[in-house]
Amino acid sequence: MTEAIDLALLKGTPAERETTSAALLKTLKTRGVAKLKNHGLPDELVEEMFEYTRKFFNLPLEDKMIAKHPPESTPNRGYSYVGQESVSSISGYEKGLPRGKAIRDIKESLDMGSAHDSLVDNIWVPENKLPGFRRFMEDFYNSCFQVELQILVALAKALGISETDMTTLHNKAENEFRLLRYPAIPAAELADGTATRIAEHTDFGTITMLFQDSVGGLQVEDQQKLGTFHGVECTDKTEIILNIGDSLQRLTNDTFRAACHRVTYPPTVKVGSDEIIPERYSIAYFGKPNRTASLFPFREFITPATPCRYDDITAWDYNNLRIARLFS
Ligand SMILES: O=C(O)CCC(=O)C(=O)O
Ligand SMILES: [Fe+2]
Repeated sequence: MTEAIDLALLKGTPAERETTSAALLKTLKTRGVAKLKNHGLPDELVEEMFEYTRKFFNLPLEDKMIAKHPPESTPNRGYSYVGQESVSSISGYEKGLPRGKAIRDIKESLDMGSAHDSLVDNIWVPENKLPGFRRFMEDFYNSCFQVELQILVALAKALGISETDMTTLHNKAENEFRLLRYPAIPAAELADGTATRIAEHTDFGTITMLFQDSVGGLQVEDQQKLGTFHGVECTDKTEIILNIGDSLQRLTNDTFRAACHRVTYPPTVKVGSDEIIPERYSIAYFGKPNRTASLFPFREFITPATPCRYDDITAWDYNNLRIARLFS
């Protein structure tokens, strides 16, 4: 994995801004993911985020179930217990592949959205179960949105499209935010391929900003050698791992390809051994277009050499198509 990109340079000289945007574009197009440092979220804030995440998942199951994710959801909100959601049903969606074989995800998660979402409320555990949690998460959500906008501006610049077009499409912060715990399990449980930590998939939104602890196991498909996955090791858990989602693939008419990723054995554990795979925590912020926005490709990407590949569909309709497959 290449060096982390210094996002503070987006506020530097014009030359620094240009070089940084270009580096982002190149890394995302070739590797599928980019690591970001100096992104503006203080280290202590990210550390606290992991601490709250750990505390949430360490609550008794009956407490977490007070905030239970409904059986179906548009959009995702609340706590999903181990086994409630498996993403293998959406593997290969944008590659046009048929539904893959069913693989169980051994993970639990808490999904949230904007505190000001007009469509749906967040689902919280009562304040006395985890004091300060709700307030912290709502603030963190807003801070991530600011970083998202900065990244979108940089990508627009590198792609040669209007920064305003890009930010206007995302200005409602109709995003999703997910805390994840992969419980400790014997490696043998993953040995026959019917279960994994999170199956191969692409994210639905525009960009995903991910934080992971130091356990490892995240892998991303090489954009130039499809079928080859590279490990994304954690060198510093305050770094953001950035990847492209399906909506940006559509908006850019395949100039960007959504990065397929999965979480499996960490490099320290031998496949099929009798070792225990340690628990792993991660935090994903899914930046998404406004629900009413069209995902029709930006005009700059439709040329005689690159005819339009996608229908005119709103972000909301597209999201629901994907979620329907996830829960069916
Ligand atoms: O846990 C991770 O590192 C990845 C999580 C993920 O890909 C997702 O929730 O969409
Ligand atoms: Fe993902």
